[in-house]
Amino acid sequence: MSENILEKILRHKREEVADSRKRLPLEKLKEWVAEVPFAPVGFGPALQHPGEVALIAEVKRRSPSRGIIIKDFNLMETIAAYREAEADAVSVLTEREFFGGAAEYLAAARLMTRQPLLRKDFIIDLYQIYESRFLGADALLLIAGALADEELGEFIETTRALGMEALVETRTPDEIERAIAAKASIIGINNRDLRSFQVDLKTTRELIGYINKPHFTVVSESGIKNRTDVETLGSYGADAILVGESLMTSGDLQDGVRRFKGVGKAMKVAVV
Ligand SMILES: O=P(O)(O)OC[C@@H](O)[C@@H](O)c1c[nH]c2ccccc12
Repeated sequence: MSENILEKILRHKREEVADSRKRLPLEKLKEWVAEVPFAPVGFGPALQHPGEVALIAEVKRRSPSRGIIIKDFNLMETIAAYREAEADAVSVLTEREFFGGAAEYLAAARLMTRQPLLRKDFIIDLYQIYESRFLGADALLLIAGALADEELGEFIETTRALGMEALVETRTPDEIERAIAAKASIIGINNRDLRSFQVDLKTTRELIGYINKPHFTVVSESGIKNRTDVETLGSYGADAILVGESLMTSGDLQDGVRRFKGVGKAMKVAVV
């Protein structure tokens, strides 16, 4: 069988990290991280609004499924707009080869805003966790399907030890179980299948049932087009949504953010 896109990205990532380790050894990076004079801000708390779906606005230039998303991309303008329109958190894609991102985008975002920042990349090595902290991230994405059980647990632990939080992305009931076993507290449900690029918001409806809601924060990711979609996801009980493409192509970024904010979510039902 031919290699799927996720496998291809992960293979590229391994080469990239091996390169970074040569340029700046982990021990050195750890020393640098220890000198960072400020603590991360709370990403998890920013996603928990009583009765309202929180918005994570994503900085996304390109994707394997859509190609170029925005032609006249302006990083600083994008971050400034997300800040002015008060997105609850900002996700910055730092993957270069497939998503047109850059590590510098995250560092720039850190200079521009105090909103919680999520590093969106393909994390397959502890090295990248230290790197994320050094770039100013408050949280990072861990894709359950890209990590072995022990890695997932170890990566979540290291992320927390550095004061950050992990958003653990899942696609199946099995991955949710693994995320919970690895002590994740923020669980992402990706509506897009990274292998086929198919998007279906019902993925959130189906998978949220496997999560004992009061103990976790649930983020519905990908393919969210409009306010009606947010209402739908809110009714399923999602605490937050992660939106990239629809915001980047909205024409007016601030207006776009406002369109996705302030939607009600279903009450949590405590399972005794
Ligand atoms: O642009 P969209 O459809 O709104 O999706 C945003 C985000 O969910 C998507 O970029 C994403 C979800 N998981 C990922 C993992 C890696 C890279 C990107 C992603």
